[in-house]
Amino acid sequence: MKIGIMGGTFNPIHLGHLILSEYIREGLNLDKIIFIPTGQPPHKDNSKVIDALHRKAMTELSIKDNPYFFLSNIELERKYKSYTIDTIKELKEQYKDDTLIMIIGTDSLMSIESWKDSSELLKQIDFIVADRISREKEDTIKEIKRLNLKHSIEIKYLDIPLLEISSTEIRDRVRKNKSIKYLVKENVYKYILENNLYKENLY
Ligand SMILES: Nc1ncnc2c1ncn2[C@@H]1O[C@H](COP(=O)(O)OP(=O)(O)OP(=O)(O)O)[C@@H](O)[C@H]1O
Ligand SMILES: O=C(O)c1ccc[n+]([C@@H]2O[C@H](COP(=O)([O-])O)[C@@H](O)[C@H]2O)c1
Repeated sequence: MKIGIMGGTFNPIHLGHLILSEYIREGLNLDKIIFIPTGQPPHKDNSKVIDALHRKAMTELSIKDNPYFFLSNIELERKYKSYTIDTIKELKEQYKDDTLIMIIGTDSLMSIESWKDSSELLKQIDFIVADRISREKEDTIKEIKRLNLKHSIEIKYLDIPLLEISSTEIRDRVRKNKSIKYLVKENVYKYILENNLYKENLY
């Protein structure tokens, strides 16, 4: 099987994540995609990220109507920071006979060399990159070429329709009492309102 791995803080998960994942699933003919909410995001101030239980619940609500989408608790259950290299090593043990492909946006690509054991990680698993409007396409292609050459790897790139939604924008809009309808799935929209998420300036 070909399995996509979609990791993220998902604070909250939004349509950008879902559309990106669905295009990549189709474009690469993946058998499934495993969504992995980070427990303790390595590069974000953990005290500023909403409780993992809420992020997990919103991820579940977002993917439940897609038979190709699954959720893994692998990082949520870990007591230390969610380093991707640890996750990939565990998953490769679990899915010995399958091909794993890590899905990332361009912002993640640009910082990937600062990730834990990045040289090893880049060799351990294939990567597919999706663009974000905030980045110039040429910069993305240039960075992919540089990383490919430096690490003797082949990072894939998929040109997908750009949907510049970010979790940051969603949290800002909630705090300003602006609408987030259509930026997240309807059930997540309700979940955020019902649980009064992101009202405080903490997240
Ligand atoms: N609209 C989008 N288009 C393409 N990739 C995206 C988009 N939003 C997020 N991603 C990618 O999804 C992964 C997880 O993203 P994350 O959960 O940090 O969301 P985010 O919207 O970037 O959050 P924040 O605004 O809080 O930083 C990252 O690799 C990121 O690059
Ligand atoms: O392993 C690392 O050092 C590392 C550093 C930063 C981010 N990541 C992973 O990259 C994915 C997207 O991260 P983020 O912070 O944009 O939500 C998510 O799966 C993180 O665990 C991983």
